[in-house]
Amino acid sequence: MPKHAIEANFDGLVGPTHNYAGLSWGNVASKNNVNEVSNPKEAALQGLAKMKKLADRGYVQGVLPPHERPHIPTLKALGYTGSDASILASVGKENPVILSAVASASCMWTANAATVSPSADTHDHRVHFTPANLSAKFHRSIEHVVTGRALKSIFSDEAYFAHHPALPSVAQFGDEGAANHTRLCAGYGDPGVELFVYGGVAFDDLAPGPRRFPARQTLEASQAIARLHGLSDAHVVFAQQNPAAIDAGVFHNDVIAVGNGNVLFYHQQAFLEESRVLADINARLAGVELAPVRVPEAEVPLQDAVASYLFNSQLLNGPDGMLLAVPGECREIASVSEYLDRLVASGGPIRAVEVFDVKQSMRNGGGPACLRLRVVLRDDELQAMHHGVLLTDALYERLTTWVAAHYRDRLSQEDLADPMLLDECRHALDELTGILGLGLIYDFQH
Ligand SMILES: N=C(N)NCCC[C@H](NC(=O)CCC(=O)O)C(=O)O
Repeated sequence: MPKHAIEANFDGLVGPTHNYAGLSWGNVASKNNVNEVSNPKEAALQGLAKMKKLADRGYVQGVLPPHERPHIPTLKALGYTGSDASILASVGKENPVILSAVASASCMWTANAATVSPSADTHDHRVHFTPANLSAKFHRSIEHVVTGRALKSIFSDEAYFAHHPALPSVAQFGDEGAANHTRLCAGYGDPGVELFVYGGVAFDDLAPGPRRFPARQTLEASQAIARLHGLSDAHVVFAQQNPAAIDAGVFHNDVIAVGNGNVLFYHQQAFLEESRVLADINARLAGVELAPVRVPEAEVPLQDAVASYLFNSQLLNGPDGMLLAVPGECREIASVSEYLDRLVASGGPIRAVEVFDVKQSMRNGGGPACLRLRVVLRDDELQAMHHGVLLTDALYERLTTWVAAHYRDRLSQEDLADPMLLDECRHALDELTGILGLGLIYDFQH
């Protein structure tokens, strides 16, 4: 008899160094907004407002903390020496791109924090976590250590939760976490089908792949995660992303598809072998039929999907059918806005659309779905996790006050070398670990 379970969403709290450095080749928004002046305070408040709205609707909403940035230990590992201030001055002068990379607040996109398999799917009936190595981008490859510490601190009871280290940090095992992983199921507590979507095959020179932009996730990485999490072959599907979509700016699968329950909402161009993928999911799905919601190119051209981030939406169970939580940009692009109106009127599984303003994050290519990590939890697992990170009215008030006290409202690339910014960041994070009750997770606290 399957136990009752819910889906909790853990959003990344945007860090005090949120900036536009153009670090992600293949991510169109990141490149288009390079050198813009960012507003970290507004970014963090936009993220918190999204979390609050969803928590108010009854969804279990958690918070994952930002990381220490600029990350001085990485700069030391790259040969910079001296005081923190002199390290920042040298790298800012000699290698501003490296400074931007170690200052990025990119851990806010927690869809890339880890891959999570619910206990109903795993061999030992524990929830399994593997932080993503994010080896495709230097600025993101330094995230997994602190991500792993935060996840271990929140989900610490080994009777319920299993933590694996990130995969080897090389391109062949490039792993982008939940952004390339979707779970289809009848109820959350039932065994589901875990759909792993990869961009390329590392050890097969003849396999198809994108030509213009990099494929960040490999089949080999996806297979390794499935093995580590003890998923049975009968409940796993591997699917290749359409290389043409990657070349059009779909750097993660969650920019072109999102699933929830038995619904897979996706663009016609998402998968290389669309009908095989659907058939494989259907063959493995127990107790329910897959309900594909396929968006044709004729209704929403791929480039509009990428520009609006239509598919980077949160698809959530509602009291009355599913809710699609979309970024504001979806209402600014006519083809997408009109499509959404037709979708809701169609009588299909998606019954409502709600718009969220996450513009600060969107300018770096991060929509509502990038900002959250989904963790399916049975009632006893929810009880067993650390509750200090779950958003209540009081925590929301506490965090908005904390942001107001510590964050700047403008940040340029030049500001990243300012030693005061590092101090502000450490000070803020030290207080935050206290607010969230996380213990000492940062290098500067050790
Ligand atoms: N689709 C999901 N799940 N996540 C979006 C991640 C956006 C992130 N952008 C950046 O890292 C840009 C940072 C900069 O350019 O300053 C990335 O490309 O990895």
